[in-house]
Amino acid sequence: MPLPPAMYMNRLLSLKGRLLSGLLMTWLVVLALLLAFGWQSGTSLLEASNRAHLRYEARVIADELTDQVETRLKGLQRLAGSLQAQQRQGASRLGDALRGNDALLEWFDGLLVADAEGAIQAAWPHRRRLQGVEIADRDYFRSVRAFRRPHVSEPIRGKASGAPQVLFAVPRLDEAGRFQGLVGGIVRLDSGLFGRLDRLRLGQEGFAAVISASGTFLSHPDRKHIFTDVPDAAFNPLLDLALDGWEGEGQGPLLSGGDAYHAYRQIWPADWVVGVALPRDQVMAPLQRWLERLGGKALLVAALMLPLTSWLLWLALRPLFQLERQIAAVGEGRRSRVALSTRMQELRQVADTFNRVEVERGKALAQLKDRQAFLDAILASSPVGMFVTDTVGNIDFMNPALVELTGHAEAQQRQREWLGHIHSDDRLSALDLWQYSMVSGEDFLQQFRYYRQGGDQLWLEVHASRVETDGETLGFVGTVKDITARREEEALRQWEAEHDPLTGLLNRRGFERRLEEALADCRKTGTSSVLILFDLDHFKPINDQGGHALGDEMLRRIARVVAREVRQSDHVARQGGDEFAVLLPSCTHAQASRIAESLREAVREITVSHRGQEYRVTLSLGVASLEETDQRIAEAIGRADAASYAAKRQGRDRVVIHPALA
Ligand SMILES: Nc1nc2c(ncn2[C@@H]2O[C@H](COP(=O)(O)OP(=O)(O)OP(=O)(O)O)[C@@H](O)[C@H]2O)c(=O)[nH]1
Repeated sequence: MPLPPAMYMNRLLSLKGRLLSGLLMTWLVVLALLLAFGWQSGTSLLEASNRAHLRYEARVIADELTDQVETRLKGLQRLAGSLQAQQRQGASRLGDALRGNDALLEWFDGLLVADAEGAIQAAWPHRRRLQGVEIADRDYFRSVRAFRRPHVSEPIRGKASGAPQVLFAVPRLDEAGRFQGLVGGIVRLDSGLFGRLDRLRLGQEGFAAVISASGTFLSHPDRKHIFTDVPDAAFNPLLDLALDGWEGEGQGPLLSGGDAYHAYRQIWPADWVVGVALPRDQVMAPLQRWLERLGGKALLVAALMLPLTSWLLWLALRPLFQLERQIAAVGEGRRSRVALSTRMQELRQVADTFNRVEVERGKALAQLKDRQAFLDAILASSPVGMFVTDTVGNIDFMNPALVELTGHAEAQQRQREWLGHIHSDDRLSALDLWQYSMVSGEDFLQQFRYYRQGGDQLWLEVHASRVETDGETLGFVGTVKDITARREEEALRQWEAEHDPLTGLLNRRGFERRLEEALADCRKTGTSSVLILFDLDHFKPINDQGGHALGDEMLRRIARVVAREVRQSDHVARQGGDEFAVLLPSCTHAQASRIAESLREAVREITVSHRGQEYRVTLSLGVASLEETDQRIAEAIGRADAASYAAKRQGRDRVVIHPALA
């Protein structure tokens, strides 16, 4: 089954993989260097040997052509000497003399004799075509006449035949050394002189060419170049040098394209240059083939070596793998130490160091375990609830006291779980402070209501601090106190401070605080609130005749009835003795009158009895509103009090509205 790419990558990056890749890379680099070195050396060798070969070939060809040119010129000189005797006997005798030298036609394609003015006097074998043709305008004629030395012409087109040719010319001189004309031998460029060169082959594509000093091809294996000029000097500087008389070897381009090694030699008697060329591709081809074969074999060897190298590496690394397995076993607790049987000094040192570190680690772990046992005991026996959270606020640990307190058996809770147990009114502020503490690192100290398992509500005080080591936050530890009793006691004290213990209604202090609030609201928003003050009529006889307890009972009943008659949001108070007060926030005057009246009627229905005697009381009620202009509540109380007093004066059991309200 094929391995997934990640596994291949893991294998490649393993120690064995890296070593194997390294060896392979080294082998490839060595191979590349060997091939490069082989190419370099082979190129130098081939270049040197081929240059030597070309030098030799060029010299042989040049020597042979020089020999042939000299032989031909000598032949013509001999003919010129023999023609001197027949000169006086006329052109017909000259023609005969030429005909008598047929042997020269082995070397020349034609012979001619010209007089001192450049008129052809006799020719053979093209007697008729050349007879009388003027050659005085030809360079070779001028040169022979001027220097009176043998001369080989530049390539020319024959005046009679029109064929490309060169003319070998020697002067005809009389006894006094005066110029009498010349004897010329015509050599056609497509004739035998260069025939051997056409057939010459150096390797598969090497060849030789002959060029005149003026740069015209006399011989070239590609016939279309014959009688054409060589390219300009920039094309092949070596050839340009050779045309100026230089001899030597070098590298240059070919007319057919590509690069080649060239060798040049001079044929001095004819002022010609022999060039021998060998294309570089042809020279390098064997080396290239050899290197390709060598490279292929080396790669094959590398491929075959791969499994062997892999196996050898496995053998070499086996102790390391053994060490790795043993370390894993120590880590998993399956063995206590590593024990290697290897002669590798370094690995033995690693194993020894590991064993030493492992012993120290064991000691440290034992110490930690002891300390942990102490800590666990402290946490377990602590009556204070304790917890540990991670850095994001999830509880990792709760001690038994906290589990007992909250009733949540699971000692680990995610943040949203423990937040969910907090009273909804307190949850948001607790969360805000908790998040602030986590960000800022400041202690978390908060009291909130908390629902323990089963639904009972507790008041908890939680104090948590951040735990850090080396600047890194590990989490939070905290303590939890049950402050339910304290909070209830405080609440009771708060209630008692503002309530009348006999009736459970607000007392004067509690009532006045609410009255202050209502006045502030009135002054701020203009909301009208109404104050009712009333006093019991003829209460004293109940006390006097029925006793204080009966009076208390009457007060309690009145309190219940009054509280029932008003809205939940209204405030009812016993101001002291038999005086009561009602605050009706956001109440109209008409509503207030109706309420006062209903109170009067309800209370008069209350009866208490003692020894068969029924007792009732009535109310004298005074109604006044809170005014925006009131600076203090005493002003409103004064108005209501005055109205109540007026009700009392007017005969009791009635409601009097303060004039300001009426
Ligand atoms: N049982 C009882 N009586 C109280 C309490 N506080 C005050 N009293 C009595 O309430 C009575 C109030 O006196 P008054 O207002 O003069 O008596 P009254 O008979 O209602 O007189 P008028 O208001 O003029 O009708 C007194 O007898 C007080 O002793 C209390 O807490 N319990």
